[in-house]
Amino acid sequence: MHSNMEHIYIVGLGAISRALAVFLRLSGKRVTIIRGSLNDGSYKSAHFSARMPDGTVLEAEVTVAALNTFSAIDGIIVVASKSYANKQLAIDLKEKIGNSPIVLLQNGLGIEQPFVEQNFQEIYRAVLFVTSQVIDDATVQFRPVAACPVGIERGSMENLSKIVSQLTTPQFIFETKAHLKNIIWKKAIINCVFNSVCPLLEVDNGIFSRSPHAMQIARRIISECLSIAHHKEIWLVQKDIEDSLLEISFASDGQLISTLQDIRRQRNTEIDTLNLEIARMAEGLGKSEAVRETKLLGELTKMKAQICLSGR
Ligand SMILES: NC(=O)C1=CN([C@@H]2O[C@H](COP(=O)(O)OP(=O)(O)OC[C@H]3O[C@@H](n4cnc5c(N)ncnc54)[C@H](OP(=O)(O)O)[C@@H]3O)[C@@H](O)[C@H]2O)C=CC1
Ligand SMILES: CC(C)(CO)C(=O)C(=O)O
Repeated sequence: MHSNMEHIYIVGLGAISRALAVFLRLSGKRVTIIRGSLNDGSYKSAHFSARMPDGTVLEAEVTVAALNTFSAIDGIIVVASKSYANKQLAIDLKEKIGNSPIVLLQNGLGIEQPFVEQNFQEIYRAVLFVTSQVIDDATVQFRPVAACPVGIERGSMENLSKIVSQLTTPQFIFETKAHLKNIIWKKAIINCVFNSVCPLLEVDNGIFSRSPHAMQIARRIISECLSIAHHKEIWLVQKDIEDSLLEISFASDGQLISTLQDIRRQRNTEIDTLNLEIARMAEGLGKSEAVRETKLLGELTKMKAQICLSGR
């Protein structure tokens, strides 16, 4: 066992990290949030609240610190910052964390690659079936959908089990998963639908459970992405993905997808690791035509984000 799996460091002060930190603190765990994009020497205690689906509000004090306040970090490193920052993050963390295991919570395909390239010794990936939305600096609105599987990119089953038990709370449940690849793809395909259609329509996640027309569009995207998954020998079934998408849509009715939150806050989005990554894969296979709609939705989403960022 790693020397200090008792301390959990969560990278990125966002919707997911605030909720996770509150739940872990309330379970008596030692937690520190490390700022993802700020490296200003700050080290303070902050009060966060998570609004639950039944209206209850869970609150906790959490230490929030910049990475440059640590000379070394020893614990479980949970990455909940944006995936487009992983290249730089992998470089920055490499010199600080020694043999500490890293757990990636991010959506998308290939997001672990920067950590593999930097030769991190233990890399685990989680697939999140929860939604969290920032309401204000201190508050997030949290909705669990299902247990979140965690698997091994590099590491051991023994440590995976320990990590899962350390991260699991009654509100945010993780579970070990021996083979994660199919679920990563399944969630990425679901995200190709949510993270493009919802921002383009400026609508909440519940749209697919309310509108048969939106669900029709979802089916077309799922079918396109599945054809590429099959070329990669990922054997998923259309109906299973549709059912999961609908389950998430019901459970997160009223909740905004992260990409729409990003666009509204004039931030970069993760669409590059979703629709546009599948489009790149299709191109590599000589199958660009197979994902025309997925790619177009991805391009429009990217353009919308750029227009909001630049103001034109
Ligand atoms: N929100 C949700 O419901 C879900 C989110 N996810 C995934 O979880 C991950 C986190 O999502 P979420 O919490 O919503 O995201 P947020 O945008 O709320 O927070 C992400 C954090 O990433 C950090 N960050 C942003 N840009 C950079 C950068 N250029 N360099 C370093 N750090 C940066 C920021 O932290 P700081 O302010 O400390 O710099 C930011 O607050 C994403 O990959 C998302 O896809 C998955 C399922 C559901
Ligand atoms: C699809 C969804 C809503 C599920 O967790 C998600 O991944 C997100 O909000 O980014």
